[in-house]
Amino acid sequence: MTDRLTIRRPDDWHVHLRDGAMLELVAQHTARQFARAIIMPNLTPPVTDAAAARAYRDRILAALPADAGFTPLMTCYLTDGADAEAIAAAHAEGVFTACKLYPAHATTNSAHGVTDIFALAPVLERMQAIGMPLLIHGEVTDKDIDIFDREAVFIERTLAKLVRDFPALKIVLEHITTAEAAQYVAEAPANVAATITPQHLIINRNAIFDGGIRPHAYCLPVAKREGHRLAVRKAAVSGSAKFFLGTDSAPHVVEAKESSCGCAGIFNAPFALESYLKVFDEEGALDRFEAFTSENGARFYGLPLNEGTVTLERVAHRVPDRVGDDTLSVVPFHAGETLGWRMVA
Ligand SMILES: NC(=O)N[C@@H](CC(=O)O)C(=O)O
Ligand SMILES: [Zn+2]
Ligand SMILES: [Zn+2]
Repeated sequence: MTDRLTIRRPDDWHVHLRDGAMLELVAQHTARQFARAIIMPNLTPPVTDAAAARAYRDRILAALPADAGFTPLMTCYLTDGADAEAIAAAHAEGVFTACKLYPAHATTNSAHGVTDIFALAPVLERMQAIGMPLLIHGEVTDKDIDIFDREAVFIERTLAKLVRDFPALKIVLEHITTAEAAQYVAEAPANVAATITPQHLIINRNAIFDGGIRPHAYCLPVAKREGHRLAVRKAAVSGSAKFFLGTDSAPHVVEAKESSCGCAGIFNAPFALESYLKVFDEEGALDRFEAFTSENGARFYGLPLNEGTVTLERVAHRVPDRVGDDTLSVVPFHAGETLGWRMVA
């Protein structure tokens, strides 16, 4: 039995670091485990231009020790007014790594999201020409569509057409949750990939209703039935270069989660690698862990692999009930549970 695993330093290709006091609380957890991370732009107001992205990147770096060795990769929140020229210029300067598409009203802070993605054709064409990835929260927002079907319907109605119209555009379908998404991405051309979160590998929708309503198991896209979890797990450990790590760590203060209208989002940053490793271990796929955590994403984005390593050991430890203090407190994924692996260096 393997009890110690050393891998190339990994990257998180989808994380919400928030701002202000929350940023101060959570950034260290991501920076401890990951060399780089794709920073989601859904602040209020969202990060839609280079000046805002530069300022946000500076706030992230200021929230970390000088020797953190962490690189935030910034993203542009697409709106109906997105400008191809400005986005391409910010990409050329190294300010924006990618653009993020939130269908309007699909998820947390997406009120300014895009109402018709095909109206942004000039932006998408430009992104395609310069090799800039489009990151998609892939859910339709039509209230007539059952919430558990919103991802599959998005693939059918929107993603398939995007891939046809922009055949060379790099597209990441973020936080996939369904068998349909896993299959679509696996069969799509090489320029279409997907991120997978720890929670969608570990919980199914029963976790949200386990003996009562469980707000800390609620995120978007919402966890699906067991067959979907198994399909997503299979994709993650398959060894396919199209699937890579993206935690979607999305902290909300405990009061915002435990509410009559609780926010969507799971804060998994403190033990993200341990969560993923539990899955790869259970699936007998330890030999495929490093590609998923530290290679596939970088290669897809066309970025160099990281130098350095991290080491995880097989040691049982209990995940705390809360992270933070009385003024700002977040419930982490796995709160109160015992995990079997721990990052030690
Ligand atoms: N995943 C979530 O449930 N929430 C994210 C937004 C998102 O990634 O959709 C958030 O910002 O809180
Ligand atoms: Zn999302
Ligand atoms: Zn997210």
